[in-house]
Amino acid sequence: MEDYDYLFKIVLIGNAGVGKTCLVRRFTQGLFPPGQGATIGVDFMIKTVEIKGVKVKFDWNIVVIAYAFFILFDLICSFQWNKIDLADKREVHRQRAEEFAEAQSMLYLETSAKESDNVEKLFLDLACELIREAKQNTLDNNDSTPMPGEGKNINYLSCCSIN
Ligand SMILES: Nc1nc2c(ncn2[C@@H]2O[C@H](COP(=O)(O)OP(=O)(O)OP(=O)(O)O)[C@@H](O)[C@H]2O)c(=O)[nH]1
Repeated sequence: MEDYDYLFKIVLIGNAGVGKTCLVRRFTQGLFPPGQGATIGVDFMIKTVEIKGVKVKFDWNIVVIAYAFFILFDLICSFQWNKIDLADKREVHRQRAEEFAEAQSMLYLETSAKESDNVEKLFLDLACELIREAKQNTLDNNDSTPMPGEGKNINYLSCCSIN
């Protein structure tokens, strides 16, 4: 029997090389892997965290292409995904990204897997939001107890700021 209160399955999608694997490795392992190889198809990672006494297990699927709950792009990448690895070459302006996220009813946060900026915040905020939604779902469905992690999907638009 696994020891957690909620199991949340997180899907990250984004073009090859935007930093999906590094972001999750930073959170799960606390490191920024040098020479991170390209993901072939789908990668899986897990981590359990405790938030105010509630144990949350994250189960990530990292998908190189296609459908999504969580979209990652990098700031030096334009929306056409042209990567230039210099901070002063930033092409995606925060305001534009925020407006896009808001129009899609998504949360937005800029992170750096390399510097560990906002990585914990990203996933812990996400966990809090998912717990809130799961609890709300329980209240809305008094006579049917939801499965752990069952509830509304949370969409998150994130990008790694390059340092
Ligand atoms: N400077 C900087 N580089 C980063 C950051 N995150 C990832 N990178 C680099 O970007 C490259 C791609 O990172 P990955 O995490 O493998 O990207 P991915 O999106 O998982 O790529 P695929 O597996 O091909 O889909 C690597 O060379 C990383 O070192 C970051 O926050 N800052």
